[in-house]
Amino acid sequence: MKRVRRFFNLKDLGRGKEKDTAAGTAVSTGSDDEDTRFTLNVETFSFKELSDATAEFNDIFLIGSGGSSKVYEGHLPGIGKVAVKRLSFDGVSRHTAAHLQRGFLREVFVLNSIIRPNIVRLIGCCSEESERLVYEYIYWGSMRKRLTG
Ligand SMILES: Nc1ncnc2c1ncn2[C@@H]1O[C@H](COP(=O)(O)OP(=O)(O)OP(=O)(O)O)[C@@H](O)[C@H]1O
Repeated sequence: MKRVRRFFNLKDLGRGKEKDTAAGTAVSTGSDDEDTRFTLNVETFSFKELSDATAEFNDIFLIGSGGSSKVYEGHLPGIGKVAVKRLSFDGVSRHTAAHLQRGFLREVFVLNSIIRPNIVRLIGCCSEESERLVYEYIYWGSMRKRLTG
């Protein structure tokens, strides 16, 4: 595990074309305008580290799924229990996939900008496939479950 900053561009997200840079992980929120890029300063994990942490994204570690993602419980050496989010665009059109990717990036942008006790912390991203992110593990489950009992 190493801490590096990486460059992401929305149009490359999902195709493995993002690049490491010395300056930082600049994430574009949707256009080629330089001003829309921001630095993502998180840990970087290899695909193997995340795969090992989740027994190759085994369904027994699946803890939830959202509109565009699956979330797995994982265990990372030196960090402990984490939630590994994997985007999945199975069965959706390219247009819908692009829309979901933008929403995902907005989530990353917001979480990267905020550190608050009640907001889940983004710990890291995958150095090889940017659709995989690592979050602190929340023991209380989803807000919906908390609200509906
Ligand atoms: N950090 C986490 N710790 C523990 N469980 C989590 C964590 N993040 C997500 N989950 C579980 O995975 C489920 C799916 O989460 P995800 O963030 O992908 O989708 P969502 O926010 O519920 O929906 P959407 O994708 O539409 O925004 C959650 O409902 C929750 O049960």
